[in-house]
Amino acid sequence: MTRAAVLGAGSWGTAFALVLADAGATVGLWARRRALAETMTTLRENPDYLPGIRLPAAVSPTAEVEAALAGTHYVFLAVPAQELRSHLTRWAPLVPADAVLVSLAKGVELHSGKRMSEVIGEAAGIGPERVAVVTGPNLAREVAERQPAASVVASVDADVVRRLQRACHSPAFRPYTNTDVVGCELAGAAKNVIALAVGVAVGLGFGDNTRASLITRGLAEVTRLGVALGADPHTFAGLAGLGDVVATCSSPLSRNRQLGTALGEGRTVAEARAGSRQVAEGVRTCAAILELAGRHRVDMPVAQHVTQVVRGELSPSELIASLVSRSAKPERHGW
Ligand SMILES: NC(=O)c1ccc[n+]([C@@H]2O[C@H](COP(=O)([O-])OP(=O)(O)OC[C@H]3O[C@@H](n4cnc5c(N)ncnc54)[C@H](O)[C@@H]3O)[C@@H](O)[C@H]2O)c1
Ligand SMILES: O=P(O)(O)OC[C@H](O)CO
Repeated sequence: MTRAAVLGAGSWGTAFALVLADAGATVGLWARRRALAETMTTLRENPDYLPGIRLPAAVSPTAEVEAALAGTHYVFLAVPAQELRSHLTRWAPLVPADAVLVSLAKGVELHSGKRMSEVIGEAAGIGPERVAVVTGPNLAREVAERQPAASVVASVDADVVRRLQRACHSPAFRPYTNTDVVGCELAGAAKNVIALAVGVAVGLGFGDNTRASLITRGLAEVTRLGVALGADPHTFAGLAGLGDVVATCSSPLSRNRQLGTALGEGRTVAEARAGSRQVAEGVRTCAAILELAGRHRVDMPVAQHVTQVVRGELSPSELIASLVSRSAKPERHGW
């Protein structure tokens, strides 16, 4: 019997706990707020993030991270990307010595430019063979409703990734293995930035031509960055890249697309975030990806323009106008 911990009881942490339970694991689901852990234990649902979705008996909510981690084979990290290092540094001494640590977060760490798997390795003091990521077209609500979905499980260690694939393969959730961790993580993080741009277009009233153009050019630039970092370009045409960009940019469920839409409609980031308990990772990851691109001398105009809009340096309408008025180029330049 696989025993797993999911650390972070937001939308995705809770939904992935269901995936693991449906795949036959027992799951300790850690919630940052004790009140939420207690409510989930009595109500058998997460009213703050996934109301109406019943928690299976195999999922045990707790506010005690020790209880969630005890005896686990896998530790799934479902806190926001920019909070991962601080939390995992505290949790590391409590993680079982042979557990595999799996990132469910989609982001690049600000200032360090590190991917989540790199942050995990540093914070937990473990090698890449004990680190994996799950990333793909996985809007939490639809996954929690057991709508069919595919995803990617990635690790440098092929055996680890096959075992992880088995641990999270449920009747409705179909994981594919990939050993290109760099490409999978960059794709998963960058799609949130592309979704902000598409949201801006939606908020400005632009239609599918504009959105499709932003998606395609956004994928082209993150592929350039990925290749510069040693990723397989094909990864960006797969579930972690194209698949997730299509899901995220098409769905009103996407927090990143929602926030971009609010910006396009004239609200500020603060106004768009007000009242929400949820995270739109692209808001902070855009600058992190731009810093990374600068270090590797990769041109990423979508990420650059999104970062300028988030910082209030460029208006949403200027984002579109500026991207369209860039100098003419071959479609495939730089990779
Ligand atoms: N929601 C989805 O559909 C989805 C799907 C796939 C991946 N993800 C990724 O999963 C990760 C977790 O996001 P989510 O969607 O589950 O969360 P969420 O947006 O639903 O809720 C925010 C979560 O972050 C926690 N949080 C807020 N501030 C915190 C802090 N300072 N320290 C620790 N925790 C804090 C909250 O307690 C809550 O658990 C993100 O990187 C996200 O991109 C989300
Ligand atoms: O709501 P978003 O924009 O964080 O996207 C959710 C998932 O990452 C979609 O795969």
